[in-house]
Amino acid sequence: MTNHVVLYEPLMPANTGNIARTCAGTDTVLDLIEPLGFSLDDKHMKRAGLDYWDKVKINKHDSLEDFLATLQANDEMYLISKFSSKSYTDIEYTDPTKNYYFVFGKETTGLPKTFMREYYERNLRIPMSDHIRAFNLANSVAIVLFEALRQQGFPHLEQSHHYPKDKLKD
Ligand SMILES: C[S@@+](CC[C@H](N)C(=O)[O-])C[C@H]1O[C@@H](n2cnc3c(N)ncnc32)[C@H](O)[C@@H]1O
Repeated sequence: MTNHVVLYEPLMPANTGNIARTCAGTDTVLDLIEPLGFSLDDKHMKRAGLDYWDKVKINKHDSLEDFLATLQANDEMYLISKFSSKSYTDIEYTDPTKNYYFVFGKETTGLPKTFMREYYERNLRIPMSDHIRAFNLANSVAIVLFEALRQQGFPHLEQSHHYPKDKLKD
């Protein structure tokens, strides 16, 4: 089982840098669908991702169609969209034979309407108030990814760590 975060045409380098850091910390693959609004050498993106870049497995795809063509029959794809009325918490992400793909839209216009309609049943909403238009992209990724990881028992992740200078114990 592998979790994938898929970013559709991300525009803001700091968001992708933050998401790359989250992927590095959770053994999650990052799939980037072009065009990107920045270069992978962008200093804001590098800074947001700190020195974790070599810890992230990144797949780049020339287009949404190219990305979809890489999916295998047993892969599970979900589109993360505020337009759905099904919550991301209503799904079980625990089948060990499957890879889970969570597709997020671009910061300005989200996911393409035709794509969302084609996979209507696979759209999932993060509940929110009507005080804002949407959550920040990097926060949306963390919210959904950690629900999947929680259900999966945080596979391969350390539940505790020995720190030489432990602020709880020293
Ligand atoms: C800043 S939002 C884009 C807002 C855009 N106006 C739209 O129509 O979706 C960037 C991405 O974050 C995710 N997102 C933000 N808020 C969300 C919510 N409440 N439910 C599900 N996804 C959300 C979606 O993947 C969205 O495409």
